[in-house]
Amino acid sequence: MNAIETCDLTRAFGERVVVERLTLAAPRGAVFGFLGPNGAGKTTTVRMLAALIAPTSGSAVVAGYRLGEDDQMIRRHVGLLTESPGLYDRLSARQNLIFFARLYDLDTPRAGMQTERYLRMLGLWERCDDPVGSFSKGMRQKLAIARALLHEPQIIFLDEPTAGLDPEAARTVREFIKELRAEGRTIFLTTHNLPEADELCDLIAVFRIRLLRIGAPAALRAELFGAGVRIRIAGAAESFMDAVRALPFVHAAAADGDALNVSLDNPDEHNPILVRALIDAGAAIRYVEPREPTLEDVYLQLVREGEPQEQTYA
Ligand SMILES: Nc1ncnc2c1ncn2[C@@H]1O[C@H](COP(=O)(O)OP(=O)(O)OP(=O)(O)O)[C@@H](O)[C@H]1O
Repeated sequence: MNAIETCDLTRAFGERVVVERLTLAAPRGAVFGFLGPNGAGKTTTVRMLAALIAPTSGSAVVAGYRLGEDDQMIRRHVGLLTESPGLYDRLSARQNLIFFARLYDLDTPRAGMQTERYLRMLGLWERCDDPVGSFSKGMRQKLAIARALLHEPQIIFLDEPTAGLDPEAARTVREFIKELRAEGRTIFLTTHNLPEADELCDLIAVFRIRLLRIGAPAALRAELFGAGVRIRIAGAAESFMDAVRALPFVHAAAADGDALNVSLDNPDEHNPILVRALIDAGAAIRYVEPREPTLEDVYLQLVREGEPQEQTYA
């Protein structure tokens, strides 16, 4: 069962298409990573899926409700953390949350209970009566996350939840995201922090106006890079790049200081040939080790491949 399904979802601002024919499915209970460079259309997609702006064309079903037909129900069943959450600086953390809980139609006792629950869960209870204007960026971000959860949504859109947080605050937020998943909720996460996406996400979509690729992090690595080997040599690796690239089984090769990172089909068969070719070319080999590409490698490759031409909506 999918929490979110889209089909050819498209949004243009004037002539400019910023999301084009996006088709994807986010399974219920998964952390779904939505990655893409600045201006890729991620926030626009989130705003469409949270029924805040209408698509230009295409369709989506969110939490079982059809976008454009049941938008009120979608808004009730999703929680949204935006890049700039509006909190009231002069109100305390508790007053802020109670105010927003009432907007979600929670009655007074439940608004109080939910406020306490999330302030405690996010480690803000000690400061619950302090004005939000006195909070650090990390505390404000946690409060904004609490605000998105007060009505217990099954689907939570988190737009860059750890941006600008110190490592400890970012870790608290990541642990919290794992707790939400353990409760069976679906998290739609946009982030520029690729190790974070790798740690948290069950599925990752790489997106730049159009969907470039979708898959589990490990599957994306394998699909794009196949097997890899890292060879450390004495001296600069760059001068041996031609010898490596000339080998027919090499998919990609990059020099990184004294290391050559090489993607190839079959390490058992090809490593000995690669090593011999390097020795013949005069390389002094220090180490040969298996190489696991990072999600950053995968992401950069996909985003470069997906470099857009200027587009307009027809
Ligand atoms: N209301 C709007 N009117 C006109 N253009 C808009 C509007 N909202 C977004 N855009 C444009 O749509 C494009 C995608 O913006 P969006 O904020 O969705 O990207 P993003 O992937 O979230 O970027 P970032 O990672 O920088 O937050 C940008 O070129 C932006 O200028």
